[in-house]
Amino acid sequence: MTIYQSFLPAAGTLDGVDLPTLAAHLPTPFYAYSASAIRNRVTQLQQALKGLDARLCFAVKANSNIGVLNLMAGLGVGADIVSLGELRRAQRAGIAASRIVFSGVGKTEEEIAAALVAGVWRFNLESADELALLQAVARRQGVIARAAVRVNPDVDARTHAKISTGKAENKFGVGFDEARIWFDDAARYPNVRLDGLHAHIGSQILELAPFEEALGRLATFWRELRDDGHIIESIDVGGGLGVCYRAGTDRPLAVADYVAAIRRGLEGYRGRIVLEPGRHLVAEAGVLVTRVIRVKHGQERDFLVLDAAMNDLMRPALYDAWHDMHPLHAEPRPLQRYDVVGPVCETGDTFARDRQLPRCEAGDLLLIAGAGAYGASMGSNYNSRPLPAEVLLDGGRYAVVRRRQSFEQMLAGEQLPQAWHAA
Ligand SMILES: Cc1ncc(COP(=O)(O)O)c(C=O)c1O
Ligand SMILES: N[C@@H](CCCC[NH3+])C(=O)O
Repeated sequence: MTIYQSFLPAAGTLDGVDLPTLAAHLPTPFYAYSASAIRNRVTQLQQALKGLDARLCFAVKANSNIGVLNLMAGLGVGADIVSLGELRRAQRAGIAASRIVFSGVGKTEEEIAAALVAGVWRFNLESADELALLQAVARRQGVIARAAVRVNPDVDARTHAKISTGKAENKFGVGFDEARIWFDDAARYPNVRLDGLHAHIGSQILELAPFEEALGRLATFWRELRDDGHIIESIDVGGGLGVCYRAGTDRPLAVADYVAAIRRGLEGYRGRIVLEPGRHLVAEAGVLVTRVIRVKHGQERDFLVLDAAMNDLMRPALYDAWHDMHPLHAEPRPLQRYDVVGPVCETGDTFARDRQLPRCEAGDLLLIAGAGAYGASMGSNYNSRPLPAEVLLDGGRYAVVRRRQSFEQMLAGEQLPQAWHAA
C-alpha cells in the first residue's frame, strides 16, 4: 500500500497558482513550493504519530528556504541542522533553538560554542573527539549540554551509495561498542548529559526492512543500557523516507506503515522519539520552472537546451537521479525524444537522456518535478550563474521568498588583489 499523493500541477497550476502566469512575472528558472502540499505532509505525519511523545525536526539541508522553514515553525516542527549557517536560517525563520538538534561529523569548536550560546536542544555526537570537545566547550561556558550518541547500526539502506549513511564503512556515527563505552564513562563528561540515541541510515529509502533492522538494533541497545541503569530520554530515528520521482515506478512507503514500524521497533520505550524527515516533507511539493532556450539538433541526438542547469538542480548530474518533467504548453503536441540539458559546460549537465516529451520549441516552459528537496539547497554559482528565485505558493497566492541573485550579489565579497600582505 502506498500513500503517494501527487502534487504535480494539473493543467499547469500548483497550489492554485497558474505557473505560466507566474513565469510572466519572474525570470526563469525559478523554484516554486506548494505550502499546502508541505502542510499536508507534515500534518499527515503528525497524525500518524499521535499518542507518542514525538518531535519532528525537519532536516534543513533538504530545503533551507526561510519561507519553507517559517512554514515548518508554524506547524510546530523543529529543525535538524548540520552547520551554523543552518542554525541562523532556522532561527531567522522562527524555529526556536529549543527545538533544534545539531548533527554532522565535522562540528567545529566555533560551531559547538555558538550552538551552545544559542541554546540548541541537543547535539547528535558522531565521534569521541566531538564528545570531548563538547565537554570542554560546555565546561568553559558553565553549562550542561544535552547530547545523543549517533550510532552506526551497519544496515544497508538499499539506496544510492552516495546517500547511504548507516553502513559500518560510512563516516557517520560510531559502533555500538564504542557508544557503550561513552555511557559507561559518562562521569568523565560532567558537562554533557548523554541521554539520547540517534541513528540515520540513509536517504530516499523505499523499503521498510532497512528501517526495521536499524530500529531493532537501536532498541536492543536501548534495552541493554536501560538494564544497566542508564536513562535514555530521547531516541532519534533520523529521516530517510523516500519519495516518488518517477510516477508509476517509484513506490514510496506509506507513512502509516513507517510509523507502525517505529511503534513496533521501540515498543516499551516511553521517552521522546525524534524524527528528522527532510525529503518526504518537501520534495514533491516543489518544482523547478525553466524555459527552453533552444532545440539543438545534434549530430546524433536532439537536445532540449534549458535555462536551468546542474548548478540549479544537481541531483541528475550527481546521482543520475530521475525527475519527471512536464512541458507547460496547453495544446497537445506529438511526442519526441530529447536529451534534456542545461547551458553549463559539462556533459554531465544533463537532466535526462532520451526522454520522451511533447514536442518543445524555444521559449516553451518546462516544469521539473520533485525539486522541493535537495534542489535549491544544493545550488551553486558554477559557471558564474546567479542563484534562481524561490517562491512559496499558497492557495492561489504567491510570495517571492528569495529573488534571483543579482550579479552584484554574486560578486559581493570579492575584490581584485590590491592589498597584498607579507606572509
Ligand atoms: C542526520 C540526518 N538526518 C536527517 C536527514 C534527512 O534525510 P531525508 O531527507 O532522507 O529524510 C539526513 C540526510 O540524509 C541526515 O543526514
Ligand atoms: N542530496 C541527496 C540527499 C542527501 C541526504 C543528506 N544526508 C539527494 O539529493 O538525494
